[in-house]
Amino acid sequence: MQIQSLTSPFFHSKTTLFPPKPHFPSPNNLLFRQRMASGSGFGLVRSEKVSSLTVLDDGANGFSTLMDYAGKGGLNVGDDLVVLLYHIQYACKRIASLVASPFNSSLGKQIAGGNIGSDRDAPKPLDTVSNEIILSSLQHSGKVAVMASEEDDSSVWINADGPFVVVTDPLDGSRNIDASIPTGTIFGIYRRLVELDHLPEEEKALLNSLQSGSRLIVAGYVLYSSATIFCASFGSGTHAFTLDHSTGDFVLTHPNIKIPPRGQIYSVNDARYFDWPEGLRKYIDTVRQGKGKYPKKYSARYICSLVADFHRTLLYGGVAMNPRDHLRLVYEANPLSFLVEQAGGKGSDGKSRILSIQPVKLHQRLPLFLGSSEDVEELESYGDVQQKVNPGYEV
Ligand SMILES: O=P(O)(O)OC[C@H]1O[C@](O)(COP(=O)(O)O)[C@@H](O)[C@@H]1O
Repeated sequence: MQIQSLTSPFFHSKTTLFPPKPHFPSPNNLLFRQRMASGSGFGLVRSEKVSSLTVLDDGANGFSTLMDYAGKGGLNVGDDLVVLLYHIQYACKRIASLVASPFNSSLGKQIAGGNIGSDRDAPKPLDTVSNEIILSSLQHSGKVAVMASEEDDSSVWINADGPFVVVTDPLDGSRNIDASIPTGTIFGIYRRLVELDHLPEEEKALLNSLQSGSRLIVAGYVLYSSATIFCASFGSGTHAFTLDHSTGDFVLTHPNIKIPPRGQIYSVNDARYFDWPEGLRKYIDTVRQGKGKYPKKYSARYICSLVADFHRTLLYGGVAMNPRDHLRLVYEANPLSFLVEQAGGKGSDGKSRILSIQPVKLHQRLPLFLGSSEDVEELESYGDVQQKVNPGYEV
């Protein structure tokens, strides 16, 4: 397994971050599996001895880590996927370090020539750097055939033998960086479609990337906030791990997340109110007055950073939305819908289930509603909730 090194304009020499623990992955983590099966609440999950016959220590520190969870001591998702995950989480630790760096504004100037640009959709410098970090990690993993990134015009063909296809938004919400507001990486993993192997590279790269979200085998995001959280689903629940900066491990802190079936929070940029269709205005007006199916006044929360808004919604319930054609089906809507469904919630474009939509374009955009099942159903019942007016707002 390769250990990545960080080389950047602000590190004088090659600096290796977070060397892997020697006990990776753990073979003996029974308590971890029991807790996962029972869905026993939040909080740090610690391995311990539960009987004289069962030793549940996972090695050095007794906590279940992301790599334990994925590996033979946990879900045993297969060596190829474990290696790929290792490289993805490593890339995300590098990005976490970058977004928290005192030097990231000078890095921005260096790359952008001091001109951040007025086009809000133009890649920001740290998006570009994060994209490069992820691409390099996927290349080093040896397990990836194709990477499709929000930052690239087309999919990148990496390795004909790679069993997996990775789709990613390397750094969402990066316009918030200068104010230290949370950002995030989103990713999804599909199997390479071997039936396309005979096609020219460009064509098979594209078609592999346009798989429907229902074919995802793993989806996840990493939230860069007061804590760095790696949240993932392998198709059997949604689980979150918190970065322990002292060891470099992602430690299982939120096993088997269940989104409340009903929340009391809506999350939307409501400065767009006058561009919304009648149905959406009516829905928001109704729930904030406490006149919806749930007879309490809803609160509003909107960070304008998709991963952060989604993470809060997953934990507290309610609905996080962007009703205009802005967020991307392949890189954002599909992975987050997979995660919310695995937590018992729903992902919709206002009319249909996101995971059932067949992507036709790599950068396809759509309205997105994610959250508690009862809230999303109630919102959909208003019919007319997709914002068609999309003037390309300045901020
Ligand atoms: O301007 P709006 O409609 O509130 O959109 C905000 C959303 O756009 C994003 O910033 C993503 O947009 P970009 O892909 O252009 O960076 C999300 O993080 C956020 O949820």
